[in-house]
Amino acid sequence: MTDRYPPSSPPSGELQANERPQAARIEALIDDLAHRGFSYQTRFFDASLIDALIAELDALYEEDALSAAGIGRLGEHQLATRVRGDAIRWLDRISPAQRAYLDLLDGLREAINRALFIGLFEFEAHFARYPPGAFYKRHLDSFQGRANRVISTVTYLNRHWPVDGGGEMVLFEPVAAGPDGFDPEAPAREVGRVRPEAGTFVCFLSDSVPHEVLPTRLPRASIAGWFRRNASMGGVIDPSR
Ligand SMILES: O=C(O)CCC(=O)C(=O)O
Ligand SMILES: [Fe+2]
Repeated sequence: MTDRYPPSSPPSGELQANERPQAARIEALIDDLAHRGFSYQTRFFDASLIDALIAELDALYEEDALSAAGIGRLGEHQLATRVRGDAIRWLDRISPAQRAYLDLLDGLREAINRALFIGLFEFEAHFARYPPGAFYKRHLDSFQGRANRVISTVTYLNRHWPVDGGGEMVLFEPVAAGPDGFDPEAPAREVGRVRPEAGTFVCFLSDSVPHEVLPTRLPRASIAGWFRRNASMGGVIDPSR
């Protein structure tokens, strides 16, 4: 499991995956984030890295190394199963593929900080696997006032996702109100719908863009991650999970 992604460059044919150079992809992403609050692009990552991450999540699943996801920091698991049905594993830099992925996201973090003066401090991410029938109801990833998750990211790991595969991520018009103003049941205008195709990357403002995962028909693999602000206060380090 640990050494499937060679640290050397992938064969040049696989680099064709992205038509736009990386700098242009990052520039487009930052522009979207600043103006709309969200961004998504297909084939954002090199195919070889995506393949290595897919193989790693497959192996973790086979080894029974994923655990049921919670909601909130205390992991209220009973409530959680009615809201989300995925199983997760946090990335910990254990493999070349994880290190490559986290290094790329760290570069993105620095680019966003330079362009938008946000002061993103760190990145945390987990693999997620939704079994058939699973979903994640409409939610925000952080709440204003205690918003240490600033920008959410999702990278999809499903090759050849069929049009009727379900499992799309739906993005809704940003809300300004924070915890009291956000009602997950209220009507909301859809602003984007993303198929979880391998290599597609989505990011959005964690405290203002409601989103949901529609029920999936097939097993659905991804990496969800968050750029965080350092929210430690009074010498108490804010726990990340
Ligand atoms: O997998 C996705 O498309 C979104 C997952 C999500 O919203 C989350 O993990 O908070
Ligand atoms: Fe989310």
